[in-house]
Amino acid sequence: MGKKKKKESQKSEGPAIRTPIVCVLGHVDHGKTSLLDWIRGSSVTAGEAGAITQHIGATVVPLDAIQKMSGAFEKLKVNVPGLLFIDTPGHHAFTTLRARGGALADMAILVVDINEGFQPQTIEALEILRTYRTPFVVAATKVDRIHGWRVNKNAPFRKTFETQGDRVKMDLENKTYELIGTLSEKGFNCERFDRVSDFAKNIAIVPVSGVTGEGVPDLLLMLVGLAQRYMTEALEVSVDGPGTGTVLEVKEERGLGMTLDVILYDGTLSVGDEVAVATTDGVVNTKIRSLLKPRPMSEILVEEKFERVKSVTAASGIKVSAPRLENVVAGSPLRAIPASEDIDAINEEVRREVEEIHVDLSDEGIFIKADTIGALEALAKELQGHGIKILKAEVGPVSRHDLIEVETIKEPLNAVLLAFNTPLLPDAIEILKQPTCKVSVFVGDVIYQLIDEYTEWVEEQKRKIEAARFERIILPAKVTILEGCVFRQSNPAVVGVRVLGGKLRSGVRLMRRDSKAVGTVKTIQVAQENVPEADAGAEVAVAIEGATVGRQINEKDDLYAYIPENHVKVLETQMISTLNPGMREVLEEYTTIRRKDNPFWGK
Ligand SMILES: Nc1nc2c(ncn2[C@@H]2O[C@H](COP(=O)(O)OP(=O)(O)OP(=O)(O)O)[C@@H](O)[C@H]2O)c(=O)[nH]1
Repeated sequence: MGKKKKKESQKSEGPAIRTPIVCVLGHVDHGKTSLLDWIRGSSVTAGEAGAITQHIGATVVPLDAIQKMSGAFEKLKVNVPGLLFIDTPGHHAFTTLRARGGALADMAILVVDINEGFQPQTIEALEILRTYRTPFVVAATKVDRIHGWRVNKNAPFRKTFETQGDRVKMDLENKTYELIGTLSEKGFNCERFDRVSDFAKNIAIVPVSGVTGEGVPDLLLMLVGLAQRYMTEALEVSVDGPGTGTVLEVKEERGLGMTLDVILYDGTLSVGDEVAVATTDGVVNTKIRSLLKPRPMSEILVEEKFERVKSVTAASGIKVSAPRLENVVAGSPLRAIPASEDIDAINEEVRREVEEIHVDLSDEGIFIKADTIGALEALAKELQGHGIKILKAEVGPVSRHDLIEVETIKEPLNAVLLAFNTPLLPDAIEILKQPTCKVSVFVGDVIYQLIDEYTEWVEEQKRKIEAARFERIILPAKVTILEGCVFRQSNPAVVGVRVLGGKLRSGVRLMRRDSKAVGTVKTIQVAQENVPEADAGAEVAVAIEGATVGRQINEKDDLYAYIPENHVKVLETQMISTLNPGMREVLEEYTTIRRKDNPFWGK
């Protein structure tokens, strides 16, 4: 924007300020849609003076309407023309809609149900706002659900608060403090909006209801104030500069063919303009055939859904009809190309904006995919916050090729693909069905759930790996050969033993008190049935390969399971808490014997 001429505002001194773009974020069901609907609906009823204008994919609430609703700031010098609300709430819309590599929305409303407080998606939204450094106001919704609340439809907060009983007031205070507490833990200083003295230091919390409209005028006022005080520079606009926008949606319209719903955030876009926009096959240049706006409500009987306009100025939502829009990607920039500018340079700029993914990759880690760059970056950011490393990050659906690539990852806990808001192609599903497939894929459309699922899986895998490793460790065991229970002298020797402590397993070697190994337990039998193991107290018959009674072993001899040095290390350092007291005792006896000559044995 630097070089462009700034148009002087007609209303007040200083450069023209474009309408700030606002997005609504928050946890599911906390009231994002209701709040947006109320803002749209109530400003319609706010009167002829400044009725809202319906845009494509957005709604503009002009300053007049906000003023009328709140009855405030007549004294204030405000040159923000109004607020443009993106009609689709949620942080997916927020991250998808980008402008120059950042967020398209200039400001946000973080919605949180005052009765439920912060939930995982509220925190996720907060992290996204932090990442993009987006100024925001907290709307603490559903105040009318506070027990005993007296409804004052559409009233500013102060007015309705005064009419509430003491208990309700107290309840609201407590709930607001809880929000302030949580936000402070996350590093944000907040305060109820009417107590904020310095908006540069505190984020305003506005108690509202999306059903009764209480507090909504204050919320709008806070947004205007935020834009006016801290964003005016970013909002300065050259209305006669080339139009720059972001593609919200790619839609087929009857009689028009493929069209783009675009939020224009800078300059002017006119019919006949040459534009650059990104498709799945690279950047395309095309000429605008028509620009369309929704028809005003009053003209609902006119057959055509849209009104044609010659040009539009930022910020606004507009439908663009032009040839060759089939493969345009949602979230792509749309740039008008003035005759004086280098078309290749602009194309390159658009290409770079679409392809430049700001994700820190590691030499090892997992593979992530998402439907848009913004979504991918948001996921990556959250993963990094959890200390999860990323090997590769890409936009698009999950293909067979992706899975084959993941299969080459050697570390089993990294042979993973997280697919956020993006589908698996049929050939990828085929690969996953194969029993030999070693890849784990997690699919989801809520970041925290996706990460939770993955981390739970990792924990489970670690437990399994650990358990399998422990399974191979030879456990302590001590037996005594019972008197009169020699059933066979040798090849193998078969004797009756009592397990004095620990757990005797077949396959282990046995050792005498003098450290001499004396053969291997081939089988363990109870009542002539083979058993894999015998616990302390059991009396069993064992076949010992490699020992002869009367030579290496004798009646009343005590024998120990022979545990190699590296197994002792694992037992003493990692498995000790899993051993019962009897086992620990036997292990101690065993190591005392082995450490007689070398105190550092097994350490
Ligand atoms: N009493 C009361 N109910 C509300 C308020 N805001 C929303 N609700 C109700 O809460 C439910 C969810 O509201 P929505 O506006 O759909 O919430 P949302 O955040 O848009 O939900 P998703 O789009 O599913 O994420 C609906 O039944 C609303 O009627 C409010 O301020 N007061």
